[in-house]
Amino acid sequence: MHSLAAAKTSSLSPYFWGLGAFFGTLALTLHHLTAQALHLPRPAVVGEPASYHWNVSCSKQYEPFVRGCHKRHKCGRAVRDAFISQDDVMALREIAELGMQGRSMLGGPTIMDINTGFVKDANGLTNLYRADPPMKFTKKQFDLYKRTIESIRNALMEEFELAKLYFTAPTFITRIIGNSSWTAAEIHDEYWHPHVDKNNTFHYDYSGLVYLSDYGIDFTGGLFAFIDEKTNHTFEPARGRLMMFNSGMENLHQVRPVETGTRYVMSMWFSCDERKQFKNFFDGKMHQHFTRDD
Ligand SMILES: O=C(O)CCC(=O)C(=O)O
Ligand SMILES: [Fe+2]
Repeated sequence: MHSLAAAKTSSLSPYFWGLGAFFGTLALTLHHLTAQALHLPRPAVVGEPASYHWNVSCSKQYEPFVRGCHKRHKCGRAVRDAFISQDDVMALREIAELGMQGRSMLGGPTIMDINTGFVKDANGLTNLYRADPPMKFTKKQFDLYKRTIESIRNALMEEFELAKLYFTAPTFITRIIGNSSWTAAEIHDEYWHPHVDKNNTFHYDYSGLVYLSDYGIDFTGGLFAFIDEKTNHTFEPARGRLMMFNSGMENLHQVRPVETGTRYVMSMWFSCDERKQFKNFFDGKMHQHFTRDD
């Protein structure tokens, strides 16, 4: 009995050792693979409509859970290149420049929301539609802005297989000017901090960013990075590139400091909460209320 057990053990042990070594190597490989940082460069061919999708485990932040919009198991990140045309990129940049004219060019961020009219930089907060004379965007400009938002909403619904999704507020175009001698006067200007969008604004469920400038050409620094447990994944902003992700804790991220040049991004957020739907007004008036609050 004893010897049989010993014989069994000795004949099985090479098998177990082999299995152990196999799974050990597999675990190491998987660890290596998951720990390996992804870096997505600017598209090699401008205008090429490439797309990428990564799955991540959903956080448990999506309460109250909205069926057809929130997901328990399918959270992720996605990128689409050449999502908007180079002409639309230029026209959106023109909107940003018009709204931000006269604002600080010394460095740091300026944010503008053409829906509410607010513009904010280190010098303070003003409203485009309350200025004298009030800022007037053309119908063509408002239509482009609306169309871009609607196409981001549709792309998110397609990418994450959603039955409903509402455009919400606040949303911005952000211009960041890189200047090594600039220092932030207040914490709000320190745009590089790792953050979770939903922790800043609870009704945000999906984030959609359209880049309006090219990393390495229009500016240096300013990479976008997802910060995961084992590693960071970096993405080079590129004109017309759309970045989409769930806004919760599964997607902790940061914008790295812009070193030189000017970086533009249109940042839009979408909610599963119908009460937080922001009507896509864009009529040159100052709107501050969610549709249901009006
Ligand atoms: O500009 C970017 O790449 C990201 C901006 C961002 O994370 C935010 O506005 O919450
Ligand atoms: Fe963010």
